[in-house]
Amino acid sequence: MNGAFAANQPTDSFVNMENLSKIYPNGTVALQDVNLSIREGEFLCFVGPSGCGKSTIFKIITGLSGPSGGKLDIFGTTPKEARKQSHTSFVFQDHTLLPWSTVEANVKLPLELRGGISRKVQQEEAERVLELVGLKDYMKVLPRQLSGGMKMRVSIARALISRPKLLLMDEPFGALDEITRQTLQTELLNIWQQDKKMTVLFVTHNVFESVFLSTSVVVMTARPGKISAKIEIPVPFPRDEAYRTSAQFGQLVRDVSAALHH
Ligand SMILES: Nc1ncnc2c1ncn2[C@@H]1O[C@H](COP(=O)(O)OP(=O)(O)OP(=O)(O)O)[C@@H](O)[C@H]1O
Repeated sequence: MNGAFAANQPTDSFVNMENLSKIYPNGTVALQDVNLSIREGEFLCFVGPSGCGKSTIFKIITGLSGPSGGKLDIFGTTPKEARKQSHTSFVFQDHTLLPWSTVEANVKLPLELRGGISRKVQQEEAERVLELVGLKDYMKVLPRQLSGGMKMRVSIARALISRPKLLLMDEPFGALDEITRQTLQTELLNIWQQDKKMTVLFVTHNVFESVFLSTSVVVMTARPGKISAKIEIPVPFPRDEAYRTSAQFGQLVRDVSAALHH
């Protein structure tokens, strides 16, 4: 393992799920006995069939929904408190940008909503995150003038503006064409590499994507939703195009696929 990989090596255990369960009022057991310990700086991909509870886990982590049983500790506090302190941010498949607001205004929105942050700081932070996603020249543009990939970059910039400790991404690249998707995967890894402490939880239906991006792949099964395997991806960063076509990549894809169909 090289130095770059070591720099992003997880350090502390900072999200802990213990026997987490979720039963919806209609009786659906969405999660049963989910145990997962996530360390700071990890990049975890969640894969599993539709309905295995991936979104439910995300809702619980963000405090939007409470568990029916078990314990969830998120950097020493409750999910609701972590959200209040803007420690968690989301990116969804749908970019959810306000169509009538410029890129700049869309990106500043989380800081504006939080309140108490000067215009100067908002401006500096907007420039910082738009630079990170390569869109600094598009600040005054409206979302409709952007391609799908660019809209997703804006959505990522908006999530990063609050400097989250935990970034939750629910199939963010699912609607993009393959070339754009691969470009954004590489860009996302570069951004993550720059912030050694940011932990990323990323839902995808794409096994290739999970093996390219993550430090570990969490494989889930449905009815009831459970974690069936956690597969480490022991490949150094930065990961380049040669990795995508390597024998090691192919083997890891086969390992994850086998766990998925087990
Ligand atoms: N509010 C709800 N009330 C009742 N059942 C629900 C509710 N939300 C989700 N479910 C059920 O809980 C299970 C897990 O759903 P969840 O959306 O977490 O799965 P998922 O893995 O994210 O699915 P997908 O990959 O299709 O997005 C499913 O069977 C779903 O139908």
